[in-house]
Formats: sequence, C-alpha cells, structure tokens
Amino acid sequence: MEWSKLLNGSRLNEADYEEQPHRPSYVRDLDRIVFSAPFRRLANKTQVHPLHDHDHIHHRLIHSVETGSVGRSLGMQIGHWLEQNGQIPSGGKHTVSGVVQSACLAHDIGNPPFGHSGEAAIGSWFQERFITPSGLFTEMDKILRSEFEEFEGNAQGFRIIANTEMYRGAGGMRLTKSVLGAFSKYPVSAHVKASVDENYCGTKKFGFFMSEAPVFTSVAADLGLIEQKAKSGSWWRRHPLVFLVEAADDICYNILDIEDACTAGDLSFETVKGALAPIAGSNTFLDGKSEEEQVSYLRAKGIGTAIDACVEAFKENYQDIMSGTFTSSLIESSTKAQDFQNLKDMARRQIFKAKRKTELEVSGRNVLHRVLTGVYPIYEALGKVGWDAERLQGYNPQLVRALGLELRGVTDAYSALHSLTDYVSGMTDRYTVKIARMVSGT
Ligand SMILES: Nc1ccn([C@H]2C[C@H](O)[C@@H](COP(=O)(O)OP(=O)(O)OP(=O)(O)O)O2)c(=O)n1
Repeated sequence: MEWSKLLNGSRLNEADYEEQPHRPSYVRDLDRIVFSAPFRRLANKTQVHPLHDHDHIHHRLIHSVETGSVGRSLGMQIGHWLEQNGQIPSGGKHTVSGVVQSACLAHDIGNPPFGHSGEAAIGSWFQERFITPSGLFTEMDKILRSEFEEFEGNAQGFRIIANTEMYRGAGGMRLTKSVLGAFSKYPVSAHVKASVDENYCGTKKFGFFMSEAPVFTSVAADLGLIEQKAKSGSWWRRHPLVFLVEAADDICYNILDIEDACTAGDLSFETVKGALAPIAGSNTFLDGKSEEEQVSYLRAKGIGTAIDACVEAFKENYQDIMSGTFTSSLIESSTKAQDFQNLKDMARRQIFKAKRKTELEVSGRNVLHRVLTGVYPIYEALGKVGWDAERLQGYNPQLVRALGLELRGVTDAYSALHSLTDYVSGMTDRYTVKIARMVSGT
C-alpha cells in the first residue's frame, strides 16, 4: 500500500469539494463528526456500566473523545517518523494525526444502547424471528440474515457515516476517504466473512452491510487497499491507520474501565493501584496523595507509556502492516502486552460480571426486545401498502409520529429491517427505556 493513496483527501459524495487553505480536510472531517446527532447521542450510551448515577463513570461519548486524543498522539508520532523517512511529504504528520483522530471519534458511532449486551440483545431478537419466519422475515434472502442475527456496531457505524447520516440532505457525512479507511477495522461484509478461510484480524467480525458494499468497494479502490478474493466475494486488508485507531481504543478502555471500576466500587483501590502501576512504570508521585489523585496519576502515566510502546510496535512491524500481513494488534505485539492482558482478565472476571451490571443488562435486553416487538408491525404494514407511508392506516401513522420514525428509502424487506435496526440501535439508553414503556403500555 502507498501513502499517497492511503491519505486520499477526496470526499465521498462530494466531488466538487475544494480544501480551504485555512481549514485542512481533516479539521472539517472532525467537525462533521462532532456536530452530528449520532455522535451527540453517545453521551447517553453505555460503555460498561448502564445508567450509572455517578457522573464520573464513562459513557461512549467521553470514551470516544479520549480515544481521539490518544489517536491524535499516536498519529503525530507515526506521522513524524514517516516524514523523517521520506514516506510522506513534510507537514503530512498533521494529516495522519487528524485522520486518526477523526476515525477514533467516530469509532463507536454505530454502537446501540446498553453496550455489548445491547448488540447481543438486538441480534437475539432477530434470531428468534428467523427460527419460524413470518411477514418480512420470510422475504429475506438467507445469505443476508447474519447482518441482523449478529448485530454489529462496526457495520452500523460505517452505514451511519457513509450513508444514513444526512449532511446537506444526502450521502452520509461526506468524510474524506482516508477517514473511512482508517475507520474500517473489519473490511469485509457479513456474507463474504462466512467464506473467508484465513485467520486474519480484519475478518473476525464484519464491517459493512450489503447496502454499503458498493460504497466500501469504491473507497477501498481509491485508497489502494489490498483486495482479496473469497468464495462469495472480495474482502480487503486493513488500512494501516486502523491499527492506530484500534490501539487508541485498546489503551483507553482497558485502562479507564479499571479506573471506573474503582469509582463504581467493583474493585478496591489497592487492586487498581496494583494493576496500573506496572503499566505506568512509576510510583514516585504517590506518597501523601488522595486515592483519586493516585489513580489518575497512574492512568495518565500508563496511557503515555502505552502510546510509546504502540508506536514502537508499529515501527517494528511496519513492513507487514504495509503489505497487509500483520494480523495482531499493536498492544498485543508491544512490550506492554502482558500488562494489558492482566487488565483484560481482571475486567472479564471482576467488572463484566458485577451484580449491578448483570442485572441492568438483563433489563436492557428485555427493554430492547419490547421496543423491537412494538415497532416492527409498522414495517410489516408498510410492506402491505406497497411501501407507501402515506397509505398507512389506523394506529400506525400515529405510532410513526410518536416515534419520529423516518421511513424514507424503505422499499423492501431488507431495507425495512435495516430501517428498524437504524431506529433501535440509534436510541440512547434512557430513550430506549422511555420508548419501551410507550409501545408496551407499561
Ligand atoms: N461483556 C462486556 C464486554 C465488553 N465491555 C466493554 C469493555 C470496553 O469498555 C468495551 C469494549 O468494547 P469496544 O466496542 O470498544 O471494543 P472491542 O474491541 O471489544 O470490539 P470491536 O472490535 O467491535 O471494536 O466494552 C463490557 O462492558 N461488557
């Protein structure tokens, strides 16, 4: 892969775009993401702890902002190194860091309410409907079922930024192709993924739906991503900057989940201190400070050393990253790999299974199922009147208005089920609870 193509600054759906001298493209990308409605809604979406009343606990918005900061630092260091080695033009480090920061800000934009358990809840509702299909479920092509049965926040995110979020009326957010590439952690569609017979980091999940496949294919060609063929179609090797976005996310959530667990009371101060100290590599500042100050100091030092370790890992694996054969994460191939593995094990054992979180995840699943069950009949009725929303009758038009449901572009069973998923996955945690009460009358 070549940087001249990978940093492609042309915009999706905006052929007439001209960069202004005082406003680089990556600044505009950042602004479009920050001022979008799906980004704003991340403020009330679960990171780990649903509906927590302690305001210092992370939600997806603050996690995305922090990931953006770490991504910018990683991008600046790698951009500087690429400049020094003559790989990109002088000043290109600002573009690299800006592209990584924008992709980081958007990386969770497709996440549904209630975090990972929300993803599982949406998927399980669809799985239940496909067991003995009726209505729209009978009309769905079998190979596309997995787009719904394994609801995937990454693919939903690509759909939002490249298609459904309306900037100037149509065509997604119209971001630069470099940002779309850096965003795409899983450059494969759901049905092609099933026939990939290689163990590659970019095909562990899927990153776009069939509805966005033509857009992804053309963006990948413009970026010069490496195309691979599987039995049922093409997939691609990751854009090199994906590894920096992934590292920023890994650094942030692994460290901050531990800090949040201390705030929430799931882990003791001594446990958290013991887990963060090896990553921070220092405890000289700790004497006489409050517990909060000590944890935030260790967190800050830990983020700094992890950034440096990931920068080194990127440089050491540069040839493999550029040829598309690197299939690990930067954290896993860095000197901090074992320390981060310890954080992950601790989170899995002591945070993800905590009583409060588990109970709220059970409620979250039921609440999401109630919303899906309450909203779906609108789409079935729409199919019966030839997909013409003006012809909906009885209670349905009233429900559409109450929900603020957008039915433009719904023309068949596939687009109907995606529209339902757009609506449900776009809701915030609080709004889901409110809508569940409204549609089920409880
Ligand atoms: N049972 C679980 C599993 C994970 N998490 C939280 C921990 C992290 O804060 C966050 C990690 O999820 P991401 O979506 O950020 O990232 P992944 O790397 O897990 O997935 P992906 O590859 O889809 O980005 O979810 C959780 O609360 N409960």
